[in-house]
Amino acid sequence: MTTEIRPVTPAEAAEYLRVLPYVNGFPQEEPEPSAWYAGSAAWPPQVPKTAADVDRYAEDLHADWFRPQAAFVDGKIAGGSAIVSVQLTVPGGRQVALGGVTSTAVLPTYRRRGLLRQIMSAMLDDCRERGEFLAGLSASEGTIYGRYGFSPATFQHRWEVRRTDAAFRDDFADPGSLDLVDAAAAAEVWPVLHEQVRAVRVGEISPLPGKWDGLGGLPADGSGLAHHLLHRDATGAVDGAAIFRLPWSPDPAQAGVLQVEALEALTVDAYRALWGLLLDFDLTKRVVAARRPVDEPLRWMLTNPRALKLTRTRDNLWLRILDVPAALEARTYAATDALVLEVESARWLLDAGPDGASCTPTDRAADLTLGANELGSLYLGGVRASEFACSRRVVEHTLGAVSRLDALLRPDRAPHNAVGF
Ligand SMILES: CC(=O)SCCNC(=O)CCNC(=O)[C@H](O)C(C)(C)COP(=O)(O)OP(=O)(O)OC[C@H]1O[C@@H](n2cnc3c(N)ncnc32)[C@H](O)[C@@H]1OP(=O)(O)O
Repeated sequence: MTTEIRPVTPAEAAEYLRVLPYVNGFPQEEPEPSAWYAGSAAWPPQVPKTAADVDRYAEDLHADWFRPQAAFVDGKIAGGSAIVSVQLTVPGGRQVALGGVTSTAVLPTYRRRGLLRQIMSAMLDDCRERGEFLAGLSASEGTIYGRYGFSPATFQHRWEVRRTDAAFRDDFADPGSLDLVDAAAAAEVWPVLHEQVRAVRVGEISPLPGKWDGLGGLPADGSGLAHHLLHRDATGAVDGAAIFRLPWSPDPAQAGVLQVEALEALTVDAYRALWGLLLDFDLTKRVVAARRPVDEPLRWMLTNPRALKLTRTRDNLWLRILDVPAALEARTYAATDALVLEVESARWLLDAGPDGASCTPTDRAADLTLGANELGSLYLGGVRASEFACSRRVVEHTLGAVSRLDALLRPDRAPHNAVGF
């Protein structure tokens, strides 16, 4: 039996697609929001359904943002995965290249023989060769990707608020205005808004080509039409938007639910105005919002902070640091300090401050020892070094070094990505 790991050619698209239906481990705790995730127009699709899908996939195999690798066993594809080229916003605002691992599957008849290990090794080598010092993914299962150095770096909340509990603390006079628009108008707004949001939101990802195509009028998958709400400032410029649904249900427990698929705002006024309307919507009993940031400001706008009930926390973006100095020099820091970090037996002097950092090899004694996984979780500031120290995963050699690393990495806001890949 021979095994070859190599990129997939466009002529092999149809065969490559045979493995994708087996990406069936993804937890679907959240219904896929039809509009935000662009419904059946979303690309690449989890499972291509039609001959046209196969043709389009074949076309994308020519595109340099889509880099599939497959394991060919005796000449036939037995498993595959792909890297998509996206950008990630890191602390300080730089948007850096991220190799996004997606659509990973090995045919059930070929599992646990090391095919994913070989595919992953080829994909991460490819990232390094292209100068991508970060790789990322969303994990179907928490047990798979730690062994390759990935670790959760951003998290998401699902929450709900009962309408009767949703009183705001302030009397808000909106200096702008709200507008319900059709999907075509929303499809013009979202790409621009998302670019503005991701310029300042650490952890946000650039959209894949075609990301917004599905906003153009697709009804939701049986769970209610997507409604598009915009907020404009006093000059008429759009500074916020939301997508929500009002699914009908024969089950009284599920009736009267307003589902928020997406909500982004550039200003506090826009944020307050959008939630103000959604939380007091006639004929609804409660609002459910998924894929929300873990530091949602809405809680602190309500008279009763308990009214916003968390119903789920999940990890979202997992990061793998492929080049420690390049990654640490790409971001800025919340304090000025110098620490020697030992990461996987290499020692680095991180001399960091609000304007950036240098990270150079050193023979000095380490202040802290940690692994690539821990660094992946710490990198955007979504997990603190002290949490890892308490779990014996970051070892402190110099008293106070854990607190000093936490001070350096402290984020202004929790890292968050509403857009995935
Ligand atoms: C980013 C994404 O695309 S997430 C989607 C991931 N895909 C899926 O969940 C689809 C269903 N699962 C599959 O297709 C396969 O099981 C895969 C792709 C997850 C793994 O492929 P395989 O070729 O079987 O993995 P491989 O044999 O290389 O395993 C490497 C190691 O990971 C372990 N491993 C692989 N899958 C799992 C799992 N689901 N749970 C726990 N451990 C696992 C193996 O035991 C092995 O461990 P070892 O190095 O200690 O021996």
